[in-house]
Amino acid sequence: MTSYEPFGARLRRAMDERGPLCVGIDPHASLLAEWGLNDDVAGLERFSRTVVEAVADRVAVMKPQSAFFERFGSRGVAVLEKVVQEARAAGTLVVMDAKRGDIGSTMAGYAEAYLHKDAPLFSDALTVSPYLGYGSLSPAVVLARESGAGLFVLALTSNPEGPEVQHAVRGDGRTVGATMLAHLAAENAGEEPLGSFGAVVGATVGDLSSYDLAINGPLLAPGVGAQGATPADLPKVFGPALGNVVPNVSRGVLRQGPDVGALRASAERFAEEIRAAVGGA
Ligand SMILES: O=C(O)c1cc(=O)[nH]c(=O)n1[C@@H]1O[C@H](COP(=O)(O)O)[C@@H](O)[C@H]1O
Repeated sequence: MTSYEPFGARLRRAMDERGPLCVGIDPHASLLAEWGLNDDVAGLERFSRTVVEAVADRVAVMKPQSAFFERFGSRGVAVLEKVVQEARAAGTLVVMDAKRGDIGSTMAGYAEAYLHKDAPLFSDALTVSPYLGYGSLSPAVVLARESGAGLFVLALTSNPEGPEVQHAVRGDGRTVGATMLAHLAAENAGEEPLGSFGAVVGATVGDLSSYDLAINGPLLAPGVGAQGATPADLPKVFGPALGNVVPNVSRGVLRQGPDVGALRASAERFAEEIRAAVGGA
C-alpha cells in the first residue's frame, strides 16, 4: 500500500511557510448579488474560481462550504470538484466543510466520498460531526490515515446554539465538548510534528480555560470577521494552544470581491493581524 505524508505534517509545514490563515469559500446568494453575479451555476463558478485565483497560492488552507454548492444540485457539485482540484493544484490545503456524521456503516460511504485518494472530491481534510457518538466516525479516521488526510471534529462550535449540547455535563463530570477533545488527543498521541485529527473550536466561544485544548492536533477556529471575533481575540481564547490554531475567515474576506487584488489585500490584512496576534506561539 502506498503511504502518504500525513495531513498534520503537511499542515504544520504550510502554516510555517504561509501562516495559519484559512480562507473560506462560501458562495452565499447574498455575496453573489454583491459581486454582481447571478444566483446560478455560472455565478457560483465565477465566484469560487475568483477566490481560488486570489489566494490559493498564498494561504495555508482554504475551506469550501459544500452547502452553497450542493444547493445547485449535481452541477454545483461539479463546480465544487473543480474548485477543490484547482485550489490544491495552486498549493493550498483544502478542508471540505461538509460536516458529515452518520452511523458507522454510512459514515464509511461519506469517508469514501471525500477521503479516498481517487474520489472526485478528495480533500486534504473534512469537517465531521461526532454527535452520533465519536466512535461512529471511525471509518473516516481509518480512511484518513490511509490517505494522508485529516478530520476536523466539531467540538465547541461558534454558533450560540452549540452549548446546549457541547457544554452538557456527562455522568463522569466531563462536558460533551471536553470528551470530544479527549478522543482527539488520544487519536493524535505520539504524532509529530502535529496529529491529523483536529477540532473545530469557534473563535467566538469566549473563555476556554476549563478546556484542555492540548490535543496535539490543529484547532480550526471559525468566527473571525463576520461573526464578530477578531485576530486580537485569539490569544485570550486559545491560550497555550495558540500555535495550533487555524483561524477561518469567510465573509470577512469575500465581501471585498469581486476584485482579485482587493480579495488578496483583505486576506493579507487578516494574515498580518493573525501573525501579530499569534506572535511567537
Ligand atoms: O466547521 C466550520 O467551519 C464551522 C464551525 C463552526 O463552529 N462555525 C462556523 O462558522 N463554521 C463555518 O465557518 C464558516 C464561517 O463563515 P464566516 O462567518 O462568513 O466567516 C462557515 O462556512 C461556517 O459553516
